Amino acid sequence: MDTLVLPPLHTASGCVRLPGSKSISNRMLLLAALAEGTTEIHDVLVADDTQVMLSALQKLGVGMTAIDDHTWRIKGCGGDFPVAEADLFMGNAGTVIRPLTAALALSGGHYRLSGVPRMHERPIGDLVDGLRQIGADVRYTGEAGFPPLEIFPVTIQLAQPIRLRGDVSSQFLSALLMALPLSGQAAVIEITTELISQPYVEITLNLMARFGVKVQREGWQRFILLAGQRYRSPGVLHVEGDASSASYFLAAGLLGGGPVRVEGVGKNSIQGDVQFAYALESLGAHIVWGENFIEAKAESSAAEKIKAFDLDLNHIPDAAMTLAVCALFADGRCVLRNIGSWRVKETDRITAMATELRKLGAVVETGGDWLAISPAPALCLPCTPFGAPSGTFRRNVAIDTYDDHRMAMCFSLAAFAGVSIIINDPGCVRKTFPGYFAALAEISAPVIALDGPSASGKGTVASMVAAQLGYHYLDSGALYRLTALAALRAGVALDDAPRVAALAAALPARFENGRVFLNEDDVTDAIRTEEASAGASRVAVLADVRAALLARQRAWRRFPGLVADGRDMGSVVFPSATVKVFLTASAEARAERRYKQLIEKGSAANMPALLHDLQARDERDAQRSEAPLRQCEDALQVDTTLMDIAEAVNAVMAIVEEKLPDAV
Ligand SMILES: Nc1ncnc2c1ncn2[C@@H]1O[C@H](COP(=O)(O)OP(=O)(O)O)[C@@H](O)[C@H]1O
Ligand SMILES: Nc1ccn([C@@H]2O[C@H](COP(=O)(O)OP(=O)(O)O)[C@@H](O)[C@H]2O)c(=O)n1
Repeated sequence: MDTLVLPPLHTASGCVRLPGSKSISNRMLLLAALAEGTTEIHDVLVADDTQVMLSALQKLGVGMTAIDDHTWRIKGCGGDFPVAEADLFMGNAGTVIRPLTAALALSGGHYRLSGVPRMHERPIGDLVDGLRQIGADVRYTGEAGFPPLEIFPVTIQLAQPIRLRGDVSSQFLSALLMALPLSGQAAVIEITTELISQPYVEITLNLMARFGVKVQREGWQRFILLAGQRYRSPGVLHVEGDASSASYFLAAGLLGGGPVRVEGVGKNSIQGDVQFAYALESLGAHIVWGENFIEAKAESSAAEKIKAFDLDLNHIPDAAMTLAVCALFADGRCVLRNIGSWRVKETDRITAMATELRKLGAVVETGGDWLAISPAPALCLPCTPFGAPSGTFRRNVAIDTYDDHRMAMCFSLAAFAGVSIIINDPGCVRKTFPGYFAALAEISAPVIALDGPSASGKGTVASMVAAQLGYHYLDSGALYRLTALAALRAGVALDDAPRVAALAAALPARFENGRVFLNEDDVTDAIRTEEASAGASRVAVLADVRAALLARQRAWRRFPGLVADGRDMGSVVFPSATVKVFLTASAEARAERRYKQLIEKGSAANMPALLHDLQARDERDAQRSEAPLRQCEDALQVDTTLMDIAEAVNAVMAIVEEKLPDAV
């Protein structure tokens, strides 16, 4: 089995662009297929659960064109699926099997729906009962009440209200609501129990309205659809970022100090899970709401634990899992109430959560629909961004994930206790967020930033420190050198900001085993010529070029950590770096190093000319307005004038040992 070892995490800050919402993507795809007209949907989530929906619709003969990875053009079939008989595989996607069962039951075809073994343990009986009341012929081919299912053509009769339970999954109601307009008849649904997860039903109603179908709602008990309503394409739609996925990063903003910003959801989101931010506020987070972002940070920088909580979380069952892991950091017993739906999700999440939290040392009590978590006294830690020791929180615990993406994602936050955590089968996040761990690393993986002037030894020291720690190594100067080389080769003037920036943005660069490639061309030596060096410092003054290279540099921040060298690693690219070192040496010592380097390579070298070039480049780097070379206030200086390489490495390692003791 694959495992991922997460390093101890201490701080989190930065910005995450969220993947598209699963709930919205799958609803929009289905409604577009059921509508008249063509719909273009942008920012569709690319993950297992949306792939299940796309494959099913494709198999049903719906006309679909991928414009790019995240954009689909769907030619609606008005509910008449061109393929009237099919076997459809539903994976473990609840947001696919429930609505498709209802839509297909009303569509007049013959279909078989099955999924992975866990899908065959997830109830669907209430929905089938609802459909049978209107004459649908849906049969169980395995155990009664559960998939797999077989659907036969019938005539639908909507004379009586449909009576439906709402206390197992709100998806049954959403599924019926989305399917009923296909009958063209008036319909009434009466909910016979408490309706759980109401915000998800609101998403359904909101999206149906965008496709032209209005539902009248009397409280959460009665839903009325007037006769003759049909879905009509609204044209172009955009999927919001996934609010459930946002919860991990917002929680990281609290546990790791923050601020952490998630982009793609905001104050006008139609997803109920944005309300997670209010829950987090009650734990001590400071939240900022924007039009298209939410930001979280720890309220205070004084050492303190997060506040214990006792919350009814019925409205945010998915994001609530994130709170269960936050409870490890609380100052007392935390209770999560009204979360019975956890029992029938990807796994029995109440049992799974309790089992894994106990492995970390927490005392956990469970009930039918609740969970209480008391961090063991040793677990009651001050928040780690404030320098607290990691106490006796159990380290290197292997967390089982039960093929449940949310188990993997929320337990990654336990690493903020300052201990390493092992995530078993981390690939299960592909269900909704294939890039999750890369995104988490970009805001939280430890960074050692080494800045300084040319030939101070940054590259040599940084790569050796990275090798000792097993960290990744970013030579940011190489990106500026590559940009200059690409411009020189393309005949683009080095001061032509828009064109050089365009080259930087699309740089086909690869770093492999210490070699640097532009496309297939090994340019390791070509970027080190004096022409490329001077060119690099010329393109580096251009703000557009620096902006174009920013995201590319930040993407190097990966687990278990990164050593980055350059001019602005600590000031601009990784301002939250845990270790910041300013490496320097006298101009004469540096010129002499370059001289030796060139002679060793067999190149011609002239000491006075080298010293002059080096000083000119230092001057340009220090005087430019964009990210000038200078020592950050929070950087420690290491002057290597009188040090050899080993001494310089030791000097930096001593700083790392002090600031990042668990890395060494
Ligand atoms: N402390 C040092 N003492 C002597 N030579 C050094 C030292 N640090 C680096 N060098 C040598 O100086 C040259 C330039 O070092 P490099 O790491 O490329 O500097 P930078 O990345 O800061 O430009 C290399 O040949 C390297 O081996
Ligand atoms: N983070 C960085 C790294 C390099 N650079 C620019 O890119 C040039 C080459 O960087 P480098 O680190 O490879 O240069 P050396 O220090 O090896 O001489 C520098 O002179 C800077 O002008 C930058 O502006 N910002």
